[in-house]
Amino acid sequence: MNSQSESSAHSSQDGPAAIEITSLTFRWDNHEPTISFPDLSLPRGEHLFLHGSSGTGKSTFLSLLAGMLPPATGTIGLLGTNIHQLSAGKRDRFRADHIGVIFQQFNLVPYLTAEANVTLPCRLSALRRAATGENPTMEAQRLLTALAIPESHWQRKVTQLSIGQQQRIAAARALIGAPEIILADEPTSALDSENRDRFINLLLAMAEARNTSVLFVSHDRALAHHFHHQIQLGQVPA
Ligand SMILES: Nc1ncnc2c1ncn2[C@@H]1O[C@H](COP(=O)(O)OP(=O)(O)OP(=O)(O)O)[C@@H](O)[C@H]1O
Repeated sequence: MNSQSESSAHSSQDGPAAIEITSLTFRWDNHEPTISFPDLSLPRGEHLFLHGSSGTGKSTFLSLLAGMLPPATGTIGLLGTNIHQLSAGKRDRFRADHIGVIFQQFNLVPYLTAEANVTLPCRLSALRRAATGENPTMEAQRLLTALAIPESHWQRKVTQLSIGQQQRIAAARALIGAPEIILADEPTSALDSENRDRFINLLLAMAEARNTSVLFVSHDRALAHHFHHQIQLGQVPA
């Protein structure tokens, strides 16, 4: 991490950074102020906590990183690739191959079972399917077990599961096929503090085992101690 972050000491690794941000700005439209984002460089396998009060641009930042919004200025490098120089099709492929996402509302497919939601990224990416040893179902079941989803729930539709269970399904879906980067947007906002801490510990331990970098966004600074690094987004634009 660079000097703009408040980071703890942690070994960095060779090779391109998981996430490299330079001079990044974004503007929703001509009536909205420009949002500026801090430069950062997150090494592979390390975990970053991004906090900031409501309206500072946390969700916008994640959408830029996921390649869903184009920057006004600056560059976003993911694993050494400038994602906004890719064609739309290649950017979609890059996202499917290398990024797991956990959104606030989880974005699970309501008519699919828990297990089918978890294996979905392997249907969209041959790379992630290959990373499961060509057996996404077995890997999904391993993840569901590790995340304490009882076997009796694996074939249930996700709408028949509790919010906490749905959240863990979303985490398993992000982790399957060991993507290099996980982007998580306030995925713990519906949980009490005990379950929240348990979920984050579990997510980070599983990410650690896969050398996956996690960028976790929240307004709740009390979660920062779980992560190698933390960074704060600035003021709400006037
Ligand atoms: N679709 C949009 N169109 C126009 N402006 C938007 C849009 N989405 C967000 N904004 C504006 O961009 C700024 C940043 O919003 P963003 O949702 O990224 O903040 P946030 O830090 O994630 O907020 P919260 O913690 O409340 O979710 C805000 O001023 C918001 O009003």
